[in-house]
Amino acid sequence: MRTPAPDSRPVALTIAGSDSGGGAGIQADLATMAAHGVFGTSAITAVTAQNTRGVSSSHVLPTDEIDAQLEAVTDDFAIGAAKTGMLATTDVIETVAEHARTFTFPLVVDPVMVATSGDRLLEPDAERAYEELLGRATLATPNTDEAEVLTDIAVTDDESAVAAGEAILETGVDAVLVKGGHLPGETVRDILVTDGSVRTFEHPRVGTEATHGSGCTLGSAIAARLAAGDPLETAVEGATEFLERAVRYYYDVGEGHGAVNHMVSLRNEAARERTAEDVQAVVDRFVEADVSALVPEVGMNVVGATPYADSVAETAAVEGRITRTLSGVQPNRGVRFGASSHVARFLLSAREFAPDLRVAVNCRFDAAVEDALEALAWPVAEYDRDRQPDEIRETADSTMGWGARQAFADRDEPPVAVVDRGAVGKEALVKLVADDPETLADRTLALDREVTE
Ligand SMILES: Cc1ncc(COP(=O)(O)O)c(N)n1
Repeated sequence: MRTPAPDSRPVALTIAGSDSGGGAGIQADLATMAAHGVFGTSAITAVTAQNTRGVSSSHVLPTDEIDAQLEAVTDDFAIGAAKTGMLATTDVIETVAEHARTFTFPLVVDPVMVATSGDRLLEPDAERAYEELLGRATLATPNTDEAEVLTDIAVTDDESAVAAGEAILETGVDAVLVKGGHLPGETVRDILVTDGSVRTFEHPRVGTEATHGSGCTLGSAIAARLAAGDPLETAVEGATEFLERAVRYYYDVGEGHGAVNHMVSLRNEAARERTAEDVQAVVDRFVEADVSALVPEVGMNVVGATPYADSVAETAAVEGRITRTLSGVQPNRGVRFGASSHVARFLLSAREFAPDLRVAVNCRFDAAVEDALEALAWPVAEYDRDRQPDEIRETADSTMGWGARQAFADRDEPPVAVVDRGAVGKEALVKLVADDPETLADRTLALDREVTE
């Protein structure tokens, strides 16, 4: 017999509808909770026949059945937080509100009214029934349309969002997050209104319509974080970041717009070790082949990004870079996450335009390397530091972002090498990029052979 090794986790509860299409509703909620390391329980309010194109049918469960599910779950588990999604009718809202009276844990209410597809998920006359439920909740997460229905305030900007949030606070809810995703603009602004304070969470807008499930995912991420013990503001901040990534790396499923990727953060975490091993494998090949001819004065670094990396902390590189020694090239220290700044920022910026890129290396650039690149006939791009606007020149961070934009934006064929001819006090370099470590190593060794032959 094997000894059991129980895994103890915070427990969260979702009270929502089933989405047969898997992107929203209960399915999104449980996936999001699992991605947060939280055990998810559920009370299903309605069963929808739905896919990425829309809702074709919906069946609301008898309130007795919803009651029974809530009894079963709250009677047994130590629930840390709950969230509501599609509640469909006044009866269901009242049933849930009755239970919420006895909840000893935080409750997040996402007042779901209309699906992204435009289909109604709530009877029109049930809109007013939310008041009592909200009075027993910790947080409400209306989008601008829902906030307007609940308050009769047209939400078009920060000021009206705060006014609507304050009006919703009158129900007795502790806090209101007015989600700005439906408002136009390059930046999405979600505004958290509590009694006496307003805090804005900003994210760059992702150019996709695959936002099916975004509201459900955000509400569940907040509930999961509350269940794990986060204070409210921390939970909201973490959840909006979680959602930003889930939208950027959406699931391209179905014929419609696709769905948010509830698992992306978990997959990204799980890929860290593999990513570090990939970088190490490239470094090993460089040491074995002795690529001394390509090591710049500043040192060489090999950087690997996790598949959904958005920050330097999610890129692995050689600590202390790779340098030339009398006996060939040597990494100074081991491979660590966050060990590179310049090459990592360049790779992350390039991934804004070519998201499949995973690895990069910086090499020496001089006339011999230039000739070698020409002989190899690779697509090569170049950016000229002298042409960058002054305000960007101030920080190395934005120089890398600006350079990557020059090299990768609006191109049919993405370059495999990007030349930076340097400037006073800045060594000229060429950065090689690839989708996988083998290709990067192959290209670098090909360039090295071309230079040394
Ligand atoms: C069962 C169910 N619950 C909620 C939503 C809202 O999600 P979205 O607005 O992203 O379509 C949905 N479509 N289906």
